[in-house]
Amino acid sequence: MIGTDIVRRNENVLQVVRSYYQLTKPRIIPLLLITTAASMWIASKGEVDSFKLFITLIGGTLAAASAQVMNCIYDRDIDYEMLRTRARPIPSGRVQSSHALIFALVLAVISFSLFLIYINLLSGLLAMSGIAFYMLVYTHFLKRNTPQNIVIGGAAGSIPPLVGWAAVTGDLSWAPWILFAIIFLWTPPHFWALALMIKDDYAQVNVPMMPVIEGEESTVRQIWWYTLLVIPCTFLLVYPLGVSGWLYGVMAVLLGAMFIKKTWLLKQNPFNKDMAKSLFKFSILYLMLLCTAMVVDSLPFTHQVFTAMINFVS
Ligand code: HEM
Ligand SMILES: CC(C)=CCC/C(C)=C/CC/C(C)=C/COP(=O)(O)OP(=O)(O)O
Repeated sequence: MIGTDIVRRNENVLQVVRSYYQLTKPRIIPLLLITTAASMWIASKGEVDSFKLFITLIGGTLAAASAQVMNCIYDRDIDYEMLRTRARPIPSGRVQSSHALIFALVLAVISFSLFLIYINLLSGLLAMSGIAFYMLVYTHFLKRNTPQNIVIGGAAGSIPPLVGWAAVTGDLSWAPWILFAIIFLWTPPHFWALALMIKDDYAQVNVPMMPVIEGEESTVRQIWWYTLLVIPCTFLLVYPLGVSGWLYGVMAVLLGAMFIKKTWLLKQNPFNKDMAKSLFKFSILYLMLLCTAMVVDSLPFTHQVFTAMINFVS
């Protein structure tokens, strides 16, 4: 009897932990961290301090998690109405909003303290501005009021590379702002491709996402223009900034060509949900591989190989 009680209590504890974990929308966080890490690698010219990297990624995780928990509290009404989000911990009644709020605040306080104690004030303030922007500007003011919600709100998701750069250098120069711009311009193709697939969900709860308000053809046309803008922006790290080299440049061209192809296909078939899904998935792979290329390109080893190849050829 006592044994069964212990097993049941352990299951309950696990259930609670799982619910709080789900509140943080954990599947999105790794890509946010990849953009932070790529920025840190470029800022430190491939020789990033591992302790600083570790603390920044933990602090970034906690800040992003806090932002997502606050979003889950604010959006609990529409999350309950939509099939895709109904099983989230608050609408399904597994976590109370007041408890979630305490959790979000604790995550934010720990995140800011880690940045302040081990890194610097600027990176901590930037991480907190990410939470504030996502909550106040995106979730409160824009999400339910304008189809431009994710264009402006996308600035929140573009802050992590600023955090990473500030963590390494203590300030911000042109390069981190270009990284910011890359993610800012990448966000509309990323999100609208998904919004094309789940348009009816958003329409049902009156959230004015672009496909709901302007329809598929207009949305796809806008995805096309943002894709054409983001690709040249990725080249700016090579020229004129010169913070990334040939390896990254080649990857940026190849990935850019694939991005254009996917978007072009969707532009020809704006109502094709499979193509929208394919673009959405590719958008994630695109940013992941672009950031990986930034990291590999920044490593001293890559420069040594490149120099050896040049010497061999000449
Ligand atoms: C305002 C900006 C953004 C909006 C509105 C947005 C919205 C979304 C939504 C609604 C999903 C589906 C999640 C779900 O089914 O629960 C999603 C998935 C995803 N987003 Fe975004 N996103 C934004 C920016 C970003 C940024 C900046 C990143 C990372 C750099 C990112 C990375 C991801 C990833 C990796 C997934 C896939 C998660 C999975 O595997 O299910 N998103 N996004
Ligand atoms: C530096 C720092 C802390 C940055 C945090 C920025 C951040 C949390 C970006 C994530 C953007 C995102 C995935 C939004 C989901 O939209 P939604 O909530 O409208 O999606 P839903 O329809 O699934 O609820």
